[in-house]
Amino acid sequence: MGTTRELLRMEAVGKVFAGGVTALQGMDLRVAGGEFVSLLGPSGCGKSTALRLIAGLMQPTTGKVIWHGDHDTGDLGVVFQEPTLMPWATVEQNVWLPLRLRGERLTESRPQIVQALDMVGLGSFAHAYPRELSGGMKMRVSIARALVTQPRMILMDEPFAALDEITRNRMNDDLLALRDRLGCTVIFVTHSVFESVYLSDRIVVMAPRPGRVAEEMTVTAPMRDEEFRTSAEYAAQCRAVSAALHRATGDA
Ligand SMILES: Nc1ncnc2c1ncn2[C@@H]1O[C@H](COP(=O)(O)OP(=O)(O)OP(=O)(O)O)[C@@H](O)[C@H]1O
Repeated sequence: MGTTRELLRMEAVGKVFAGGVTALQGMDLRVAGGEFVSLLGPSGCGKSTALRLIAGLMQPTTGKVIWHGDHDTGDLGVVFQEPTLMPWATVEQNVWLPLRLRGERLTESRPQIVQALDMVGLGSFAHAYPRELSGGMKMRVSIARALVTQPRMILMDEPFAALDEITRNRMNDDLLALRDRLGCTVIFVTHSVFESVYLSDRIVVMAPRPGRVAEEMTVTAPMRDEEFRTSAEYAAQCRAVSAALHRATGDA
């Protein structure tokens, strides 16, 4: 963690979907290695589209997504809002999926699967089925699946939006601990001002119609813990980000 070398750059990226919706226009973004960057904006401002373009799941209509250094898909882990687990497969088999797609057998993959499950606190649930798990546990499995290839960057699209507040706060803390341990870069999509301020080094506030970057804000926090979550400093930064969001949506 803590490097400042640029890892990824979006340059004047535009995306027009078939049917004519301009989801993004002239989007510029730079992400440095080890950074935790949140994309924050109202529904429909193109956050998920930006994430999918970064993931290489779709191509921009205009502009470029530039990766520095060697880069392949194993360098990226992606977590979506829904855990998207295979219900007929065990936790272990679900986490194995990215390795299986690379042609690796379950027996060979087991040490990596055990490590990924241990990292999300589900070491003893390898043989459970998704239906036996709570919402938070399913999301942990989804995170373990994204981590199993030991990616340099994790892309997360509102992963905790469906969870209750206590579980969500706990998952936020666990995610920060994981990020510290792995030193990976995170790009995190959220609607939540509170979540973005708690988690991020930098918040990219997006404006809608067409989607683009409106403002960027750096978060300062001595530690990310319960003391920070209840501090005047946290509340002040939430207010500033909230005001930026109102400016971006045009209702300041
Ligand atoms: N595959 C698609 N085909 C056509 N239009 C699309 C497609 N995907 C997204 N859009 C449109 O592009 C715009 C941006 O969508 P996107 O999902 O990126 O926004 P978002 O900020 O992530 O929204 P939300 O927070 O609601 O998930 C929206 O108007 C959406 O309807």
